Amino acid sequence: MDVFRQLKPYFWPEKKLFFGAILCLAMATALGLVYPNLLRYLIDNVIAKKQFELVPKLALIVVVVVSTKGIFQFLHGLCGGRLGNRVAYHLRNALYNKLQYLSFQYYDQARTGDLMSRLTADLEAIRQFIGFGFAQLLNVVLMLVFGMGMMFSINWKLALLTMITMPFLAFTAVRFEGKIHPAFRMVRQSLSTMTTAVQENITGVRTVKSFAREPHEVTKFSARNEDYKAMNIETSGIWAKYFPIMEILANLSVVTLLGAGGYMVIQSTITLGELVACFSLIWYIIGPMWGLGFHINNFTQTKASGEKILEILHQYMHVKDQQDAIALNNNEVQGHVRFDHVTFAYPEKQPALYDFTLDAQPGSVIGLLGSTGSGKTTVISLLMRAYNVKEGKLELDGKDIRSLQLETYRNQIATVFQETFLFSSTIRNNIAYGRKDVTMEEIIRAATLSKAHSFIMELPEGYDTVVGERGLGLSGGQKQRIAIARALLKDPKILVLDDATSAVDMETEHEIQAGFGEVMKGRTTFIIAHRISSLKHADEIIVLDKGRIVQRGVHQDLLQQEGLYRQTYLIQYADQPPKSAAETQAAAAKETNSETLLDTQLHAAAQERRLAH
Ligand SMILES: Nc1ncnc2c1ncn2[C@@H]1O[C@H](COP(=O)(O)OP(=O)(O)OP(=O)(O)O)[C@@H](O)[C@H]1O
Repeated sequence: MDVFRQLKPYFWPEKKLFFGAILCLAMATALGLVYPNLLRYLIDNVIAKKQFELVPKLALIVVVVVSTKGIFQFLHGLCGGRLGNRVAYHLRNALYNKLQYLSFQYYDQARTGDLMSRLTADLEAIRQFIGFGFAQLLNVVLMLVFGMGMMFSINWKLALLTMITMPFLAFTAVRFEGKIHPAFRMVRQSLSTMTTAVQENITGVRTVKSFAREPHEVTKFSARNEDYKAMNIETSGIWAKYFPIMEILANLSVVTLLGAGGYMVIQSTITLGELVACFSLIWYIIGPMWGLGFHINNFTQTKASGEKILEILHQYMHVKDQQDAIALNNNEVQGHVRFDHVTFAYPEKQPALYDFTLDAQPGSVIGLLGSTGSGKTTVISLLMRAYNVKEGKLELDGKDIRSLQLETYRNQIATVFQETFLFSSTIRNNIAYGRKDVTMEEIIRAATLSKAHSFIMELPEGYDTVVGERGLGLSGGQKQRIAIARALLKDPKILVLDDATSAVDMETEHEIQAGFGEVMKGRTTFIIAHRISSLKHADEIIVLDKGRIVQRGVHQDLLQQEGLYRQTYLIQYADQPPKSAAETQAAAAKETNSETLLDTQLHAAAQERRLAH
């Protein structure tokens, strides 16, 4: 019941409907009790006493009772339907809301298929139970109480005899509940594992096909399907074992009633009408007992579903606003970012970043270079406050970012991720995603700067072209350019380019960077890149290796030093393994000579920034 107590905030606001549904069902049940009494009256007072003139009156009473019962059943359906759907609506909103604010740490481990099954199948189970199941369960109790009460009032001895098997029935039902609940939980878990497999397969269909791994996927799915089947068979095994026992026990009480009741009628201890009334009432007791299995099953399933939904709703939010969080004013933010001896480890892992220190002045450009897994993206994740910094400090304009309001803080940052995600909507909406009020001119300007405008105009419907799920139908470079336009349009104080130009050719990268030169003015920019060409104009380049800063400085200085930067440079520009500083200088000279006009412009902009600082 704890699950339902915790779900109370979602159904309690609809308590009028909740009680309305219960009351209407109780009324319909109570009216049902009129039949056995009518039967008794018909046999004992009308047929036995030959008062046939009472038949039309009795018939009229039946019509009135049936109609009133029908009205109450209709009202029960109406209230239950509304109640279930409203509760599901509140819960769906709460779940979606929670999912929006759950931290990156949660999503690092969450499985989409599992989340989807909680949002659909589990929510549906709750909708059904709160709307109808709960009232029906209560109704079972009412039927038992009313039915037994009436039987005892007719003849307590006969009632007592008939009830002999009922404790065994109740015992079996409780045992059944104890077995079926864990079994249902396993079924649900197995279903969500299977759903995850399907969802991952659909998302990764290109990878599957390119590796010709269809048979492997089929086998993988079959194993999960097998598991789901086994769980269901096990559950139905429990059902098959207990249900007949309950049925036999229930029918034994009918036999007892007819045997003992018949004897009593012969002995004239009770009238025939009373026996017929009891025979009719026993179904009032057996009916709910038979249905007990179904109701218990429904109840336990809903409990399991409720647990899964509550698990999301109670999920700890690792990153959230402090009580007195400071709201940032867009016009006052400078963009001064400071990492102060930050050491960070992902849960249950070795640190991904050791003693990271950086002072990025407003408007400066910081380049991050390093081999894969060296911690570059981690720096950006911490900057975005995807994870909380526990060792060391991260400040924006001198304020610890943990003291800032998350929404207003993240509003200062626009990130172009390594993997571009586009929503299945128009290109226009995708570019405008980060902003509420935006004009078409602004969208076109951002797209022009990111070199996306010309290819967008070549599409049949231009900016109104609907891109498929995750941008299907566009090339990697095209998607990246749209993502860059989206970031530029946000007009952020801090711009993060996480390998943002990796999917475009060198020429386009140069062009985009020239655009950046313009938009980077006045913004603190972090560039992660594997290509030296993307970083060389940065005010400070930080070279990371296994989470530690191994080199830092400007391009020219780093070229003079032995180390990872020069090695990377030589591999990229001289197309040969690193040899000596003299050779590096020669290669640098060669590169300088071949610098394009755009490079010269960017170089000048960097110099200007340095002088300004
Ligand atoms: N969400 C995460 N959960 C756990 N560990 C992670 C997570 N993200 C990164 N790591 C680990 O942290 C280390 C640094 O990863 P990070 O993504 O910062 O490297 P990177 O330099 O950006 O690499 P790449 O150039 O390949 O993107 C790696 O060992 C990686 O396995």
